Amino acid sequence: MFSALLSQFRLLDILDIVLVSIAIYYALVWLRSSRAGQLLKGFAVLIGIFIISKLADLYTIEWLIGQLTPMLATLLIVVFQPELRHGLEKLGGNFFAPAAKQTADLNIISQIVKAAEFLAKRKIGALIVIERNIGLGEFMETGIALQAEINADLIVSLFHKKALIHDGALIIRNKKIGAVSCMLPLTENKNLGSLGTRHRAAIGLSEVSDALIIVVSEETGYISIAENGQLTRKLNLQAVQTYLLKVYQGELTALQRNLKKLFGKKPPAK
Ligand SMILES: Nc1ncnc2c1ncn2[C@@H]1O[C@H](COP(=O)(O)OP(=O)(O)OP(=O)(O)O)[C@@H](O)[C@H]1O
Repeated sequence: MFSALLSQFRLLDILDIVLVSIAIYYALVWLRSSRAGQLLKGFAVLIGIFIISKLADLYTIEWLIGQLTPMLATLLIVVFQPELRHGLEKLGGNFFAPAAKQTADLNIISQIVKAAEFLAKRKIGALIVIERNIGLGEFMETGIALQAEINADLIVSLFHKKALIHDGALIIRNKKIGAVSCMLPLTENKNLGSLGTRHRAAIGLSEVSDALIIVVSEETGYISIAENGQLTRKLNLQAVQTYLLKVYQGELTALQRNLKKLFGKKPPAK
């Protein structure tokens, strides 16, 4: 029987299996990083009720769920519109972007690290976002546009408590400070303990984009980095530099980043 099966096996079947596996892999990554996991539990309950009502001949419940199903499909598209959009953007980015192969710019990296060191030592809260393949235009529009060279002193000044524009995030685009005072989306993750809004905004943006976000805590002076929905806390300057090298050299491929997200650790509570 096995040899009969083998004789019918075509090369195209391998492609078929590979494509389905990739689709399942991305669906799992998406489920883990979005609100879909929670919603799926709700659906599982509904399907459970539907099966029970069918088995027990509870016609009214069965009829009601049957009527609601088309509405739920529309509702799903509306509720997950941001995720679907970002998912498609990611797909386009992964296939068509030049794999984030940016030339390593050691000066930019050293300016950002220098700024993070200064801010952390003096406990000046900061959110520094580095845009990658997914455009952050909608978040930049919430702040003040700039076209400034990346310079440690400038970054520190922009986050200085006396600066009127110190609130919100600074976004780096194309090796320039593109905007400051930007509002980022807060994560809806309920398992973050007492983590404040600055850190939640960093995680939130990393869930809907491929940006790297550096957070300096005003309370503790700790430096953290959010990437792919994960927050890594209490980083030393060497670690920050390593993350930045990865961004500017495009060292991690999209697949590696997603694998890290799928099997990576949950962010620790504050
Ligand atoms: N959605 C957001 N987008 C960008 N920045 C935000 C957002 N929400 C809050 N912030 C920034 O975070 C600051 C408040 O930080 P908060 O103390 O609530 O968070 P935290 O994570 O505990 O940070 P810290 O450890 O620095 O105190 C705000 O003043 C603002 O600058």
